[in-house]
Amino acid sequence: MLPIQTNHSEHKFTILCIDDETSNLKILSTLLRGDYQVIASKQASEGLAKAIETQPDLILLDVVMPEISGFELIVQLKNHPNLHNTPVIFITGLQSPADEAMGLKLGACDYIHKPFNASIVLARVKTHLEIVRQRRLLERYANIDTLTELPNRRKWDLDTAERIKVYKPHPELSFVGIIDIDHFKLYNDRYGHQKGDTVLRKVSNQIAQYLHAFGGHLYRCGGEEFFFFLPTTQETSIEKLLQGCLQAVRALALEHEDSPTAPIVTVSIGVATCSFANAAEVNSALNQADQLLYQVKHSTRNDYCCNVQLQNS
Ligand SMILES: Nc1nc2c(ncn2[C@@H]2O[C@H](COP(=O)(O)OP(=O)(O)OP(=O)(O)O)[C@@H](O)[C@H]2O)c(=O)[nH]1
Repeated sequence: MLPIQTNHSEHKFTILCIDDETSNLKILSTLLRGDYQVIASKQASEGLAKAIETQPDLILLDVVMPEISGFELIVQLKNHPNLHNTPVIFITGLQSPADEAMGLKLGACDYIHKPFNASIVLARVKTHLEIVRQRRLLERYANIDTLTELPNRRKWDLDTAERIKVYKPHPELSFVGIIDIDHFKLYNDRYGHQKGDTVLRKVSNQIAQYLHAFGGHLYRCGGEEFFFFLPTTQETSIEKLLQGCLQAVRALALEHEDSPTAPIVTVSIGVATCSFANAAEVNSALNQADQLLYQVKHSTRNDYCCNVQLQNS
């Protein structure tokens, strides 16, 4: 590995250059380092390892290299779960239309001939990084609930799919749960929707922060309904943890004079164990959590119900 540039500015895009010619790497680095963080590699296999390790924003890739060609390497890059979206620009002496077509067919976003023109390289790099920026922005907005700024239902589905993908049998189970604000219609009716929105933000952010401390994640999945994922809790029992969650909401002391449950805003929680073995298992766990939430809603509210005791008995 040849570290050409050492500016670690957080806001700079990172570009990985893979080329077996040191002189090419030096020219590219000099060209790019004013605006970008540049990482360089002289070997394809080392370049792949660097790509996996550093997750660059863009890769400039030579084609003719000893060991592994750029055409072979791009296939590996595109098959890697964390790199398949990373744009790759071929920068090569291979000039034939057939080679160029092959490079683009294999997934490169662009193809630049050597000897290259510096302004054209800079312009094309800039264009592709702008596309990266816009794609990330779109992904962000597609996955976030704008009122609470929490991940939304779509993100829940994506994360669930990811958890299923990395599933490994584990003696300890994780948990999925549903949290619902009590008598929220009455809150809106009494205080108005704008104050209702504020309560949604405060309560959900309080819970999200609380769960985060235990490795959990909260998602807004409906009006005043939130899903959560909680990994196996080693230090604290699930009961204690859920009690703490209810208490965290009560500690906000948000007035709710019309609530038959308490003079403050409270929540109810249904929780079920879940191993994330497959989608059917997650759906079944969510259904259980929903039924358990229903039980709480039809008894005291401001409480939780979990299937752990049932499983242990
Ligand atoms: N302010 C505000 N209210 C919302 C939002 N989304 C849903 N709601 C309100 O949430 C309320 C949900 O009412 P219900 O489903 O009857 O539930 P609830 O009144 O909380 O009753 P329980 O769940 O049985 O305790 C409705 O009045 C919706 O209008 C939102 O984004 N902002």
